[in-house]
Amino acid sequence: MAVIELDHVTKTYKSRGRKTLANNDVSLSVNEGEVFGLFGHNGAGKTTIVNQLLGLLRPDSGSIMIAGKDVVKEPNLGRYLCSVQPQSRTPLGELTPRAVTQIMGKLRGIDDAEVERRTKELFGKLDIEQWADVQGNKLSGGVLRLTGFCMAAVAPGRAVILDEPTNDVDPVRRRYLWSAIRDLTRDGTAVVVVTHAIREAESAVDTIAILNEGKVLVQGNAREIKDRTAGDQMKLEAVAKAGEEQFVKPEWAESLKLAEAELVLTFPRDLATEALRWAGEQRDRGLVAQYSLTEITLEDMYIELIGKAVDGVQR
Ligand SMILES: Nc1ncnc2c1ncn2[C@@H]1O[C@H](COP(=O)(O)OP(=O)(O)OP(=O)(O)O)[C@@H](O)[C@H]1O
Repeated sequence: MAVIELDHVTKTYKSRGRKTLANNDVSLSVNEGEVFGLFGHNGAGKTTIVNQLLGLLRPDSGSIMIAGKDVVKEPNLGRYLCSVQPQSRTPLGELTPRAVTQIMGKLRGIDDAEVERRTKELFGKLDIEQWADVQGNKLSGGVLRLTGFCMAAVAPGRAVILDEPTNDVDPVRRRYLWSAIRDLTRDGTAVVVVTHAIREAESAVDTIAILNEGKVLVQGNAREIKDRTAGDQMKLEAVAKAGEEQFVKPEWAESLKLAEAELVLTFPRDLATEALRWAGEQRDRGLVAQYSLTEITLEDMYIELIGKAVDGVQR
């Protein structure tokens, strides 16, 4: 069942006589128990969607329903039905992570014992207990960001919206964070993650939408979109030790690109043996250093789709 439904939402900003079409006929749907990745370039319109979900902005046209409630008609319901981690770091001043997380839990209406239990659970899961009682103005950016997540997760609404939750967070705690994000879905909460970290989001999201210039370029199950776009392709990545003139695209390859010493060839999956043999030969000739054969990633697919969209506009 859909928790979030945007139907033909259009939003234009007007400032100093200039109009910016931030969301152009956007329709999106996020189901119960789903982690939904919202991707797009800077200025694609992601935060504008978030602010409309929270009732902080009103669309020019279109409807926004959360858990069956019309948040365009009743904007305050957006903040009640969704808990949010904003893009900006949470400024705590002299308050501690434990204090702000507990305040947020109580504001969202859960009882003291449950607030305490959830706070302990989240801090343990993210391994930030050692900073739980340190004043916010003495904390690192990563811990502040994780505290922002705990504030959104302590008493989740029907949907939790996380705007760039992994920024500033170290690689180990990023893993803990993605696991905590998945935990949120267990009782049916829908989670929307706005992020540029597509590579690491790949294993954590169920469905995605890619925004380009305010429009939805593609939307649906992440795996299916990847299979549709990448087909049965794989890629060979290698560190090039020679210039472009030394590399000629082999006939088994569909593409060969060299940029900043990174050599990437794509090829059909059933030609992996040829690709490996070729890579070994290049290494023996001293033209490449280490190499690896990998699946096409969601990030590769994102770059390809955005590239096609830009080409389409330029043509
Ligand atoms: N208050 C505003 N007034 C005028 N234009 C705005 C305002 N807020 C955003 N915009 C413009 O609307 C467009 C969409 O902005 P938005 O912040 O939604 O993008 P985004 O996808 O969240 O970007 P980022 O990834 O950089 O955070 C951009 O062109 C931006 O410059």
